[in-house]
Parts: sequence; C-alpha cells; structure tokens
Amino acid sequence: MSAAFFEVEQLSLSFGGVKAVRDVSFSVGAGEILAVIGPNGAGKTSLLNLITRVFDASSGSIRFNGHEISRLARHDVVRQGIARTFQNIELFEGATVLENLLLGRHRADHGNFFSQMFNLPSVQRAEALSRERVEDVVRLLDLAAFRHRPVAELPYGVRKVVELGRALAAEPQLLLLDEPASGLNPEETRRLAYWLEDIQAELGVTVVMVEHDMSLVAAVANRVVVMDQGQVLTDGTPAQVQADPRVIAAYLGT
Ligand SMILES: Nc1ncnc2c1ncn2[C@@H]1O[C@H](COP(=O)(O)OP(=O)(O)OP(=O)(O)O)[C@@H](O)[C@H]1O
Repeated sequence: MSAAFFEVEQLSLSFGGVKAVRDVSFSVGAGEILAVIGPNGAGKTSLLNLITRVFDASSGSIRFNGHEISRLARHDVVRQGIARTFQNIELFEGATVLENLLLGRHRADHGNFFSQMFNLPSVQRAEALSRERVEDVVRLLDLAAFRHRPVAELPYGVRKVVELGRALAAEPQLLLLDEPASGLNPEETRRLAYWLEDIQAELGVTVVMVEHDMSLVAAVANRVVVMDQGQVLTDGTPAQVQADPRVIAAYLGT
C-alpha cells in the first residue's frame, strides 16, 4: 500500500449536544478504495460533510496530498481535487446528461470572471478540453445512449450513474461517494462494482465510499472503516469486519 494520501485525525463535530463525529482518525493510500460503514446515525454522512467543508469541524485535522484542508472554503476543496456524490441525488433535473456532466467540470474550472466574460481563447480551449473529458466519462460509464436526455426522464439507476459521472468529470484525485448503491437493484449494483474497479484501475482515483450494501463493499473495498455512534469501532478488510462480533453487535443495536 502507498503512503497516506488522505488522512483524517481526531476529527470531531457536534450539533448542539449531539456528538455526530467523535475523534475519528483513519488514512487512505493513493488509489485505494475505502468503505465507511456503520448503522444509521453513526456519523458517516457527517464525516463526508466535514471533508467537503459543508460543516466546520469542532476539532481535528484533514490532510489531503500533504495539505491541511480543514479550514479551506468549500469551492477550494473542489479545486484541490476532491469531488463527491450525495445520498439523495443532486442533479439538475431539467438539464440533459451532457449538460450535467459539463456542470461537474465547471465546478473545477479555474477561469476567472473577465476571461470568461470576454470569451478569451484560453476559455475556448478550456471548453474544448471540458467536452473531451466529458466524452471520456460518457464512454467509461456507458452513458452514450442517454447523453441528450433530460435527467428527469431517466430511471433512478441511470441518474445515480450520471451523478457519479458528474463527480468524475471534475477529474478528482479523491472521490467521495455517499451510498452509491442505495436504491439500485442487484444487477445495477454489480455494474457499479465494475465501474468502480475501472475507475480505480484506469484513472487511479482514490475513493472513500459510505455504503450499506455489503455486496458492493466486499466486491470493491480494499479496506473498511466501521463507525458507530460517531466513533471508529474498528477497521480491516471486508472479510475481517464482517466477521467481527463488535460490528455485528453494533448493527443489531446490542
Ligand atoms: N444537520 C444536522 N443537525 C443536527 N443533527 C444532525 C445533523 N446532521 C446529522 N445530525 C445527527 O448526527 C448524527 C449522525 O448523523 P449522520 O447523518 O452523519 O449519520 P449516518 O451514519 O450518515 O446515518 P445514515 O446511515 O442513516 O445516513 C445523528 O444523530 C444525526 O441525527
């Protein structure tokens, strides 16, 4: 395994009296897929919201590529190369698949206001590059048949893939996925596993994935962090955590 590329140390978050995340520490090597599992309310989504700066941590640090990012503005986290998907799909429903993917690119673009206003050659070059990258994503995720369809018309399973594509269009180094398999049928979940393997193998993207579906976790995760009541209960390979009596007890609420 490569050296820690993404690292969370002693991270905490409180909502009033509720300690949603308590002294959470873990690290991820470049190119790894890490799954974060745990019962409802364990603090998994809160953890992703801390990483993407939706919330301010009460304490602790988040290091990405050797840089502390726990105090960055939200858009700067995206520019550092971190993209995410959401538990409830957040796409522009009236826009087409291609338009949604292009919006994913624009979030990561660096062009300034004046160069965009005057449509300078640098902006035109960036647009052309964006279109090429988006076509790469369309090919990778097999979305060609849907590229001009408004997202609102698409089945739920395809919308989930479009959301993954929008995150990938930003060319992230770290991809955060919040329950990518929720609402998918077993066949769609198997296809998602293949795509995640392709993303890891072909793009070398590091993935932190919050997921309840153990078939997906077992198929793709190199390592699993188990959370319960805001804390890390244990970590290990998918087989190790599935066999751990503490993990079984946490899920059963005993
Ligand atoms: N915006 C908020 N305001 C107040 N409390 C919150 C907020 N978001 C989460 N919480 C609380 O923080 C705790 C952790 O919630 P979180 O959504 O992070 O858990 P989770 O592991 O993602 O759960 P699930 O698997 O159900 O999505 C819960 O007790 C939840 O009620």
